[in-house]
Amino acid sequence: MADLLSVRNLCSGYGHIPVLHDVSFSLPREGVSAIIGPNGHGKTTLLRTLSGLNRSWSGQIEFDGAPIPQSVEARARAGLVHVPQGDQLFMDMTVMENLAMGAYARPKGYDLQTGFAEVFDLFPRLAERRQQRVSSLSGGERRMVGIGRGMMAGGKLLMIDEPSLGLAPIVIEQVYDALRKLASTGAAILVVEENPSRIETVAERFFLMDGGKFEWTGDTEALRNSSDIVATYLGG
Ligand SMILES: Nc1ncnc2c1ncn2[C@@H]1O[C@H](COP(=O)(O)OP(=O)(O)OP(=O)(O)O)[C@@H](O)[C@H]1O
Repeated sequence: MADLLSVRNLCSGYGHIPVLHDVSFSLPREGVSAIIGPNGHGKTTLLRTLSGLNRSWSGQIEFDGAPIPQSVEARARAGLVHVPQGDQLFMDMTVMENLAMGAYARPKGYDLQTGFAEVFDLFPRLAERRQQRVSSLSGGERRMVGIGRGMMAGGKLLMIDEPSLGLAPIVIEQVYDALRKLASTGAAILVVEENPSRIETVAERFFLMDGGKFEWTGDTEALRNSSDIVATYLGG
């Protein structure tokens, strides 16, 4: 089957400063892939360029067998869903209201209850807090709302920027367990994660970004056998 996402020679940056240099990769229609690598080397910029929040300078992106549409909204409607770093939730709104916002690109008549049920199945803790304002949730619960809001879009690829950011190790485990469970239903997920040891047992393919390029790509076994690569780029 054709790849879900195919990126060729993608370049992007800020102002006149280039960040991404000829990034090429592809993703299949299922499973968890991870972009790993040190901070400040372009992982977030890549996700933002894929979702259309940043303009691509050159290169091609194909999604679901067709050239990707231009606007952020059209990309979301095509099924490319971006869960940004830092959650970016509506703090004065409840859990359910935040989740409902994620379904904005769904066709008219979509029954929100179906989406809520999927999210609450994955994150039962959110079901208990469904009427609570997001401002009163813990950091881990907010992260769950952010991922749940992305799920509500019903996309074909869920791109999640650093789901572990700022969370305690035990909460990181809970979030990654949920992503594992979501992937087992056949979802395609692309995660940005600085620390490969956190994602090693969740993802099945890894792209190591350094200096705005992929310096190494491999599966879980290759990653485990590449301690030299990890030490060189990630310091341990
Ligand atoms: N809005 C912006 N304006 C100008 N430069 C930016 C902007 N956002 C990011 N950059 C620069 O682009 C480069 C790549 O940043 P990016 O956030 O993509 O890296 P990253 O690998 O995701 O790191 P982190 O995990 O810390 O976000 C960095 O040099 C950063 O300073």
